[in-house]
Amino acid sequence: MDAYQSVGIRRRMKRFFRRDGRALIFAMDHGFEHGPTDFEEHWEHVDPRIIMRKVVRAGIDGVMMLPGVARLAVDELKPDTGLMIKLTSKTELRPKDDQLLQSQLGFVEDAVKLGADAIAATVYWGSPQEDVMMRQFAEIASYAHDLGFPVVQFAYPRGPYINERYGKKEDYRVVMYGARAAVESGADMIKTYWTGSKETFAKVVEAAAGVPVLLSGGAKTDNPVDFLKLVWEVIEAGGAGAVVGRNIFQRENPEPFIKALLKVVHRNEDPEEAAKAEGLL
Ligand SMILES: O=C(COP(=O)(O)O)[C@@H](O)[C@H](O)[C@H](O)COP(=O)(O)O
Repeated sequence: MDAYQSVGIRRRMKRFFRRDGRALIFAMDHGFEHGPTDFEEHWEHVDPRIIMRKVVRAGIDGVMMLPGVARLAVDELKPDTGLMIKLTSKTELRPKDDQLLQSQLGFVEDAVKLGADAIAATVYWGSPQEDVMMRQFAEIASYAHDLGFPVVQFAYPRGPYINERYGKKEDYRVVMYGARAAVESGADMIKTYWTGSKETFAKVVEAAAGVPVLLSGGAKTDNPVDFLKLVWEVIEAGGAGAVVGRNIFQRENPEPFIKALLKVVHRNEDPEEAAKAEGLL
């Protein structure tokens, strides 16, 4: 017989992943992590209730937020929208070198009180502060698992040594290393960078050995089809979907874009066809 916690973890994973094992998740931690200027292109989206209403209406599978934003916006979610609460972050107000550390800003209990379905924390692998984030992740994961909650690791290689050794943090060898480190440290889902090609991202997926790998969206592309193409490659590479922020909330009308993304993620639809069907082309 399974332990109660294992059942809880399996059930909660299903709140994000459909039967195809894929998910499209909306990210909104930018007001803290990048600052409110990220919302300037479409300022009404600085209010999490407004953008959350739109993404839920478009059919998003899950959302990711810090605890305080969740408190403002969870009433906009459907009962079956997966809620991922992230417990670590950093501001861009810190001195540059100190931005290589994500600090804990909330506790597993807070996520439980908010009705979370998964708990997330970042590790900047290779950072001079790696040890602090490893311990932070271990504490969060151990307690969350005890309570039956899946844990998501934002596994981001980052820091001067990464640049020196690999040239850039998106080199597939180091992204793959971060994903593997996430698996070995007990993550149930991984969110990481795009490596630049389907072939290299497939290596990251393989290194994760069955733990779902989600793309971390990145900066908004001017042409929406370019981002749809990128996500299509992630899916073709065996990725489990994407966690997307700016490509959604920096668009004036995010709903058709989300619908097109859902077609790519869940139906492997051709990006241009999906864009046409949603009136984006
Ligand atoms: O990981 C994050 C930021 O990463 P960053 O330090 O900007 O590389 C999260 O704050 C975002 O939620 C995540 O990047 C997804 O949002 P977008 O990148 O799609 O905007």
